[in-house]
Amino acid sequence: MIDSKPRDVQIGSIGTNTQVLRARSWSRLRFEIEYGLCRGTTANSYLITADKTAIIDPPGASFINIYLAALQNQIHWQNLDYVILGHFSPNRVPTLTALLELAPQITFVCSLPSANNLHSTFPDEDLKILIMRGKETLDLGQGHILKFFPNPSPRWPEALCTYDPQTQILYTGKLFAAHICGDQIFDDNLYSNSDSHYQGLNEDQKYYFNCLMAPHITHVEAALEKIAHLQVQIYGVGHGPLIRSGLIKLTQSYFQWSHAQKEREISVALLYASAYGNTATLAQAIALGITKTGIAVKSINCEFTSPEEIHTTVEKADALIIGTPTIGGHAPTPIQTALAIVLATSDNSKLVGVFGSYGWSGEALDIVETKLKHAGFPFGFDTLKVKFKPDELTLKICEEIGKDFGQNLKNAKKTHPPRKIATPTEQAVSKIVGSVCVLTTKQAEISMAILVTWVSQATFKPPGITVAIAKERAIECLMYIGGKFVLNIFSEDIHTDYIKSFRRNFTPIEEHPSGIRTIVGENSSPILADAAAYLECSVNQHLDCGDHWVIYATVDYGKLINPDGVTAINKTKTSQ
Ligand SMILES: Cc1cc2nc3c(=O)[nH]c(=O)nc-3n(C[C@H](O)[C@H](O)[C@H](O)COP(=O)(O)O)c2cc1C
Repeated sequence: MIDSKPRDVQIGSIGTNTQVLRARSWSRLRFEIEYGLCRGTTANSYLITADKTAIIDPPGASFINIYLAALQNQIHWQNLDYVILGHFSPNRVPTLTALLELAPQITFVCSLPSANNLHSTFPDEDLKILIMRGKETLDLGQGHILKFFPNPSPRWPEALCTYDPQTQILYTGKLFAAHICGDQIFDDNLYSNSDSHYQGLNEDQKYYFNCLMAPHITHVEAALEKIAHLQVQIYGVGHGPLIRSGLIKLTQSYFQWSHAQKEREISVALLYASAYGNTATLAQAIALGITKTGIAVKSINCEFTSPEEIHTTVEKADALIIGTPTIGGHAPTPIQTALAIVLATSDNSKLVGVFGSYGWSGEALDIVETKLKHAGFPFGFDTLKVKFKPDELTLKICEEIGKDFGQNLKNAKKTHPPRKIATPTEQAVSKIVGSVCVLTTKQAEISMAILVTWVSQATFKPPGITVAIAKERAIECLMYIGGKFVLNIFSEDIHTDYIKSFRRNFTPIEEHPSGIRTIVGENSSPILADAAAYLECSVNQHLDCGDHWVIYATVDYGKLINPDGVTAINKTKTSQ
């Protein structure tokens, strides 16, 4: 049973002079919502031993002994030159303290906010710190000239990505990570798509994105932009398997998921501050609940956000939620500033909510709630007060509060939006109604076609379709994610002989009767010139359904060739 395995540190070579040390917890590590799939996690640390020796991201206190023992087997403490911090959190302080005792000569390499954290954590130490602002490099010798990319977000203002051109490994920290524990160091073959219950690593990555990235989309996009020009072979992520085979797909997914968040028409601004992380944990769970209702959340950690940005976000948002701890009987100053902005700028018809962690009296929550009530704002939920650190049940309640809030907001906004003109793709997709279609694709330079009748529209955003293909007929390019094909949709007036010629298994188009004209689609698959509409598709998922594969594909582009054509419908009779 997975829970019975003890924590350990798995070590593996991942490139020239480079090793990963994966501190593994097979059971849920903490009660934060990001661990909600309960598949364990790994805290990945990296070791580069060139002329100089550096470690990246030593793990938190719960792994301290096993990690230091594992590291000691790889290096002599006196040879450890640098400790690179991709992010800083209080639970890593005991590990840093231990490292400073074992290797007092170390230099920390980190962003400016991390440097500030280090100084306030070790006020009596004369720390050696190299601050990386984005332009500096660190030469470890033997080609390992490290570059750094500060990647701040409200949750991790101190985040820093590291790139090693020698190994083409990008150490991404939180970006592209997932909480899942396993024996495989890399992601190869972990993207299962044939099992309908468990979607493989994709599911963990998407869940992690929804929990931690979706509320900070602008920061995610800024990070993606910063790293876009790099030649990367491996994402050295902070948690879960290292990304190698799924690197391009995951990067595309991050763009798509971010884009989808921005496309959401209704948005909530979640303004919070959190001195010790408890209110931040609540914020994350509420944000996840709201995200699940299809509403965009913009999380703002008021401590690290300018009043101008808070002002803009508050103005744009359809609803506002404020999260505050109580410190010395008050809300922290950044929350007082944010509240003043809300009261000054926002129209009081916006739905609001208040939450926060407190110790004994929770005055800040009463203050914020009273001010908003006096200003006439309607409340989407009763003020949520949580004593100190939230437990698992509380986080579930937070998620439910988020869902209810999102649903209420949607109901409140249910007006009839102006009719939008359908895009060419939407017009083409709208032609699918139990249609008679011919699926065309290109395999090893040969253009193939087959008649398909079980086709239906499956999703609007993104536009997507399902096609059922008998298992014995499925060909390779339909069976891998990203495989390309064209779905040709016909109108009623198409001659039955034409359609009949596609009835057999996938056959090369040249073997069909002459007179079949094709043009080459953007995705290289042939388009039948006699079609009434066509859709250029990419395979996204497979469902193993008895004697058929049901293939879910997203539509990359579609076009209506004959706008007046009435779609030909499959009228096959059931034989007795
Ligand atoms: C310096 C300090 C002052 C605090 N003052 C109060 C207080 O006046 N009233 C109260 O209910 N809790 C008080 N607390 C408890 C915090 O509100 C509590 O630890 C809370 O979980 C902090 O939330 P955070 O992790 O989001 O910062 C105080 C805590 C500290 C460390």
